[in-house]
Amino acid sequence: MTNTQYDVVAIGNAIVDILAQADDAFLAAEGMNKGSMQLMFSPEDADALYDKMGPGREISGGSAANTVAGMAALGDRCGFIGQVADDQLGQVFGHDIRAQGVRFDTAPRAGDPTTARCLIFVTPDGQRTMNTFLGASQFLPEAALDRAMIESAAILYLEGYLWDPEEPRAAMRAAIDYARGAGRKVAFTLSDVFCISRHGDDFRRLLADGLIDILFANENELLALAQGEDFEAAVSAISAQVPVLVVTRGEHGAIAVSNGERAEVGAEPIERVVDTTGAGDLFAAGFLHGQAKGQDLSTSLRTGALCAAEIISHYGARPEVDLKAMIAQKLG
Ligand SMILES: OC[C@H]1O[C@H](O)[C@H](O)[C@@H]1O
Repeated sequence: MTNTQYDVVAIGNAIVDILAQADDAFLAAEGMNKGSMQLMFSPEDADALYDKMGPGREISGGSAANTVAGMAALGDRCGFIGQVADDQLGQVFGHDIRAQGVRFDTAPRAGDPTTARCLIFVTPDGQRTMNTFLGASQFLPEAALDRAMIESAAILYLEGYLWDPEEPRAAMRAAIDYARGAGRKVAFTLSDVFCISRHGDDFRRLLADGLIDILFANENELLALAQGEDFEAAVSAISAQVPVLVVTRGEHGAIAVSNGERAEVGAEPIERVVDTTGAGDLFAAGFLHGQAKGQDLSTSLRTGALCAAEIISHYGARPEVDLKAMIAQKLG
């Protein structure tokens, strides 16, 4: 196997988030399922919902993009592949991810639709409820893959959200072949229960075919994938099919299981949960950073917990502190 030029290359939705405060009554009136992500299928729907938002904060997002931005902030070598449009939000997304130190070369797509945006309503308890207009991101073609970059990354990281639209799904399947052909690892995040309701059979097949090396899930996603209701039974069933399983459990911390070894970490205490957007993404950043550095499961989990704690202490899913210095100070 040749040397790597990247620790992680991710493929994901290229999204700019717009975050605003809202209360539970607003979510109920709009028929939103608190804590979930739902898709908006037309720009008109996105505009109509935006009109109802309070004052917003625009911050680049996208699940896998947040993860590589976090890893770059930890000092890792990262690349990102995702589709923006040739418009202002696309420029903002590209600027932010490159400014964080992530290589991002995917050419913008001309014409409609616009760059993806996610309208995020944050309730006083810090919970985030997301409404995504996927725009250009759902048209990521296989031709946009930088094969050499994928083959030279230790880990290819994929987000379940992007399994929904057809073109990126085909691109991700090709990327898995490139990565595995080069002897690299593939990491996958299940993203949301709705992704499993729509594509659970695909995800189970990827595991059965031995194509995933590191799987990230939260508790509900794990249960949906295992098609069961018992957490421990689901952990046993899924961990038997993947070399590394990571399950985040919100305020109850997280577990990782690898080759029969199990490690657990508690959630890092913080003064106030401001906004949970990106908590799982930054947990994945910390965990993958640990794995990239050859650290054990417990240290990788702890790094994930610390990064997640930082991200939920402010609005938005991109780090606001020097994560590398923070981890060095906390873990030595
Ligand atoms: O995981 C959080 C991310 O999911 C959505 O894709 C938003 O862009 C947000 O940044």
